[in-house]
Amino acid sequence: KATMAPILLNCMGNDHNEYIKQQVHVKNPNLESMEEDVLYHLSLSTKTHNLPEMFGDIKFVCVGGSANRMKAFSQFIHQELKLPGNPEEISDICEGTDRYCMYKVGPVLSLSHGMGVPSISIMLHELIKLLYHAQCRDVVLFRLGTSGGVGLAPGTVVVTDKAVDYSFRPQFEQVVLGKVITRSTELDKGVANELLQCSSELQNIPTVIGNTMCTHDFYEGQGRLDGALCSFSNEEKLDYLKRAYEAGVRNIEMESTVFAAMCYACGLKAAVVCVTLLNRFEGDQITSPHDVLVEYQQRPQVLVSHFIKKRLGKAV
Ligand SMILES: O=P(O)(O)O[C@H]1O[C@H](CO)[C@@H](O)[C@H]1O
Ligand SMILES: O=c1cc[nH]c(=O)[nH]1
Repeated sequence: KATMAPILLNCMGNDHNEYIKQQVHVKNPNLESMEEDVLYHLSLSTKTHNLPEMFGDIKFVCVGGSANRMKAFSQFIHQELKLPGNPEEISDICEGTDRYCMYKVGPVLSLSHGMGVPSISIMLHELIKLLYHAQCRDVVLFRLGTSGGVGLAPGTVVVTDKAVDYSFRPQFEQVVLGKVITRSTELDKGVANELLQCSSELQNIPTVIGNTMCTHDFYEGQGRLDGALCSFSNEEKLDYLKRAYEAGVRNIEMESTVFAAMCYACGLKAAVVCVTLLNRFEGDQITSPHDVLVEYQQRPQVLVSHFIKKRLGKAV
């Protein structure tokens, strides 16, 4: 039942505070009185599935835009953690819907979120409720993505310091009942620094910490000259990218601010780890060969897998 409270094994003093801190919080009193919570786009429900039994041991959640990438990541992490069973046989928990895909490999959950803020935000509402209903504790979330680089060599991994909007502000604006609500996009500095440390222990994963700009469009919204519409000059584009660079922006993608804002509001530690596919000062079209792009996309996966293995004491 949605209202079931976790059993407190140790309810004393600081231990209790620590316990509460590590829980997943939902900021919605209405959930308390609901008989059933249907996670419609994940094809799961509190009545039809035993969520604590299915998901209670999750410690790491990795999300990314593409369904194939997140399936490949689940198979990769299965091998990396040396878990029993055939990685080829990992099945999609959300196969009842074609909106998102979800794979569970030991303590790691891998989910796709589609492109853009509305798509990831629907997934995150249901994912965070899932973690809450499952009584998960100590969970870290990662977005493993691709992005356009701002003054970086293609293939560089950017671990986000601040997720910023089109005006380089570290905030996310959501329209609620016709009014704009602004939420903080703070990410976990400790996890970001741990990821940077992990990159120094790996070969061929050039990594920087920098700000990530989140836009609501891939073309005009990211200052591209090659969309079906273009309302500005090359000089105006370069001036915008220069101002972004000066504000600490090192890459541009389309989900980081809402991801950071929702995780922060619900007490979840989170990091955004995106590889750059091109340097936007040098062009707009993504022209690298397919195999090069596939290898670039694997870099955030290799980095986060190393982080997970270290946390689990499985890194060699
Ligand atoms: O590679 P993913 O995770 O989809 O992320 C980036 O790629 C998509 C655009 O091509 C946007 O969703 C952007 O955020
Ligand atoms: O330039 C890019 C590349 C990938 N994803 C984006 O959002 N922008």
